[in-house]
Parts: sequence; structure tokens; C-alpha cells
Amino acid sequence: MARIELDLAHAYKANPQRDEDYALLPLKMTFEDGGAYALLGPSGCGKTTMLNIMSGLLQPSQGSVMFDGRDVTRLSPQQRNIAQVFQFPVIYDTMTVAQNLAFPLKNRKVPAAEIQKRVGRIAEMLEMSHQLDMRAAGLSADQKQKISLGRGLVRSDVSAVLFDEPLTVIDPHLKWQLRRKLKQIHHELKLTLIYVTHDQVEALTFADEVVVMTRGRAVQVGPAEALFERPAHTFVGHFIGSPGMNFLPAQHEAGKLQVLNQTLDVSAGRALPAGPLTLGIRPEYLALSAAGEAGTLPAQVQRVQDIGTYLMVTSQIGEHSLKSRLSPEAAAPSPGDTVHLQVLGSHTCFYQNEALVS
Ligand SMILES: Nc1ncnc2c1ncn2[C@@H]1O[C@H](COP(=O)(O)OP(=O)(O)OP(=O)(O)O)[C@@H](O)[C@H]1O
Repeated sequence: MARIELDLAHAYKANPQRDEDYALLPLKMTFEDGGAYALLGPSGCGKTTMLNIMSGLLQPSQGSVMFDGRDVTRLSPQQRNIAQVFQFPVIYDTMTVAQNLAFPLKNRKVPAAEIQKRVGRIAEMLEMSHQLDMRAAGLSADQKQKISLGRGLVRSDVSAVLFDEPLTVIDPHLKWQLRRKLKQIHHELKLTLIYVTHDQVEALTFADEVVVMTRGRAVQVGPAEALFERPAHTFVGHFIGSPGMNFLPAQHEAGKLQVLNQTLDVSAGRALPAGPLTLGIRPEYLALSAAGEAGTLPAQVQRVQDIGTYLMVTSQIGEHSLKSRLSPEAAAPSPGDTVHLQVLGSHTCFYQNEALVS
């Protein structure tokens, strides 16, 4: 296992000039030995580029990749000792499940007794023990991808195991099980795992630390709770959550916060910079309050949806639409009602130029 340090940038085109020319803008990042990480972001944000640079499938156009302090920038995936699992199964159809799982170990000349032990353990973890003697050709796409996962995890001596959207072909129910399984396997085997996905649920359930990416930048690295409670960048607030954070433009001067033509007192002890700000509050914390309370803004209810485990209330202030997630036991307003939205509170975040400032 290795501690992986990146200090690099990557452009696929020669002579990059503008930010848009880079698939990865200059970044410094460390993946700790034995950690479970996810690279999360929308299509085209640079996740696969970062993963391929770590594995050695791609060389960065600038900078370096270090494994345990050793410069591996110019080394191949084999020399880096990396295992990689792709979106689609990479297995040998003519071999049995056991032979497929054993293959990466045989290649490394691991003794037969050790191979048998390790294959048995991985098959047990992935609940494939009863299929060990079956030919891979006869198995479903789900089962074949499980073999691919097993091949990625079977060696104990790898620097890291990299997964590129490995559950895409998996049936939704099994997907949920496999995500939990991977997490469990991580706890048992203590491998360094790095997992690329555009699905926040997948990232947040699998990883201890999630790297949120947008437009070639890693805008926050943190555990699920930090991404939810204190998004460091408006993109994280918007991308994480269901639905994402509500945002309102605001202006602060000497303790007075101007929000959509209303003036609110900013509570003592909350240090805010002067000037234009963006106020961010998650639907889970946007309570409906009695009229006239401090830190509230009047709004018109547009829609009330019963989602089963919660109520989703959509309200409008001027041209801004805001969502509140209420408990199903809460007194539900009706469309057309005027409500008072508690926009100021301990969970409210403030942003300047997209970055969290308070
Ligand atoms: N081989 C390539 N040549 C030129 N540009 C590329 C190449 N591969 C990726 N890109 C560009 O680099 C940027 C980042 O792509 P990358 O595949 O890393 O993103 P991603 O987040 O993994 O997206 P996806 O989930 O769609 O794979 C995109 O603008 C993409 O078009």
C-alpha cells in the first residue's frame, strides 16, 4: 500500500493557454495509505484523467506523482503495482471463476497455497464461493463484474486499487449490496482504494473521504458530513444533497445583511466580510417559522409534495425558488400561503466568489 501524492496539471492539448484547455488545473493532493477515497463530479470534470494519472495509464503534462515519497511519474501501471477495475468486466471467459481470480497472483508468482487461500477469501467476501468452478462465459454481466472486482482486490501487495465507475453494469439492487461489501472489504483488507463515480450516493456510502471535482478542479476533499454541513464551495452545496443547497444573493455591511430587499441582523459572533455574498442553506435546515421572527424572509408557497419520508415545500421569494425538507409530521402549508423562511441560523453558510467564508 502506498501514500499517493499528486502535484500536477494535465492538458490533453499542446500549449494550453486558458483554464478551459486543462482537463486538470494545477492541484496538490495526498491520498493516505489505506484510505478509501471517491472522486466525485459530473461528466467531464476530470475524474478519469486523475485516476489514469495515478495508475500510470496517462502521464501528466506537468508535475509529478509520488508513491511513498518515490517519484513514479514515468513508471507504467505494472511498475507502480496498481490494480485497476473498469466500468466493464475484464475477465477471461474460457477460465473458471477461481482461475480468473487467481490470475493476477499467478502472474506475480505467488505460491500455490497462498493463491488458494487468497482466492478463497475474496470469493467468500464477494459471495462467489459456490461459483468458483464455473466457467466465466456462462455467468451474467453482474457476476462477471464481481469477478473483475475480485481480481482487483485479490492481491495484498498492490500500491492501490483504482475503480472507474465499476458498478455501472450492475443491477440496482445488487449495486447497493456491492457498495456495502466494498466498504466492508476495505475495513478488513486495509487497501488504499480510490473510486471514481458521478453518483453522490455511491461516493458517500463507499468513501471515508470524497474528492468533489468540477471543471478540472478538486474543490473540496472531506468526509460526507463536512460536505453536507460545511460545503467549502458553492458547487459542493449544489451537487451534494437531494435536492442541493438553496442560494440567495446577499450584501453585508456592519452587521446588517441585505437579502432580496429585506434587512436582517447578523447574529453577534458571526464574522462576515463586507460586500456581496451568497447565502447558502440546505433544504433540511430551511425551516418555516412564525411571522416576524428574527432571521426570516417572507415567501409564497408554490408546491407541497409528500415524498413519503418527508415533505418537500417549494417557496418563492421574487424570482428565487427555495426548497424546504420538512418532517412528514410537520404542519404542512398550502400552495399560495405566505410563510416565513428561517434563512439565518447556525447551519447557514456564506460564500464569496464561490468559496466558503463563514
Ligand atoms: N484522450 C483525450 N483527449 C482529449 N481530451 C480528453 C481525452 N480524455 C478526456 N478528455 C477531456 O478531458 C476532460 C476531462 O475528462 P475526464 O474523462 O477525465 O472526465 P470525467 O470526469 O472522468 O468524465 P466522465 O465521467 O464522462 O468520464 C473532458 O473535457 C474531456 O473531454
